[in-house]
Amino acid sequence: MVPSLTIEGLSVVYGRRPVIDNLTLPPVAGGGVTALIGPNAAGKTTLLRALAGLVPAKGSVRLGQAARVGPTAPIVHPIELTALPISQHARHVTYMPQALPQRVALTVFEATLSALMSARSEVVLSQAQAQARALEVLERLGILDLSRRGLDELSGGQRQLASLAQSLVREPTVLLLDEPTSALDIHHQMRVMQLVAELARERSIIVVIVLHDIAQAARYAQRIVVLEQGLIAADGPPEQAITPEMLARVYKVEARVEPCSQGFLQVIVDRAV
Ligand SMILES: Nc1ncnc2c1ncn2[C@@H]1O[C@H](COP(=O)(O)OP(=O)(O)OP(=O)(O)O)[C@@H](O)[C@H]1O
Repeated sequence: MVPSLTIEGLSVVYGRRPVIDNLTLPPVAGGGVTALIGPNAAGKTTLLRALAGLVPAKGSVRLGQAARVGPTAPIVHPIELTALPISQHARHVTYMPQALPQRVALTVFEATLSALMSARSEVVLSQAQAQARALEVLERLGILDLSRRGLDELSGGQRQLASLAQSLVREPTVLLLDEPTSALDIHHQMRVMQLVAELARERSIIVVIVLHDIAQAARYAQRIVVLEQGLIAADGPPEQAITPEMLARVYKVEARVEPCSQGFLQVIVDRAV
């Protein structure tokens, strides 16, 4: 069985303006990465925040178990996430916001450990097990050398990595990441994306990640959802969703989509139209 997230008729309104408009998405299965892409102000962050229970939304977000991956697989034991109070919601869903975390007086290790302890309130982990788990995440992210540094003395990229460690260590059923590589150099972008994909696979986590880098999305995600003005403009595997037609229609650019020598899709933008 794999966890499965289904969204039906989801709407978010700010004032009188609908930002997410009656959005329905076939089940998102655990074990893979789904990239949410789209132009500025399309509603990507709002959708993640609605899935995290952080903005009022109408409609249904159900988390269940599926016997197999696929849009027609029956979902069993569904929980209606929109009906849960935020404290219970947070047991299933972890959201990493776009903004870098506040500069607080904790070390990177203490902040990671405290994120783990707050997530695992129902699971009994010994102090030694929790510490080992926190160190493992820091090591896999390549920031073990920062573990004793204060969060208030880190660079922007280092703070983003520390924030990622706090999200990843919780091993939620659903992990929502909002532009988690925006402050990172190319090495750390690749490292983070590889680790997120590995953890999704190893622990059957449902990962939904907002990215602006379309080539990065195509490389690491099995499924691409393109959002445009609160509606789904495309949804499918990278080679189906990322096409010159979609890029012209949604992003207003003239672009070519070509596989590189290693087979990953590349987007070559010729001009804005
Ligand atoms: N708290 C808010 N109150 C009112 N309007 C909001 C609020 N947050 C976002 N919006 C509006 O909702 C729309 C979608 O914003 P959102 O941040 O979800 O877009 P996005 O796709 O994540 O954009 P970007 O790629 O620029 O980060 C925008 O028009 C934005 O101005």
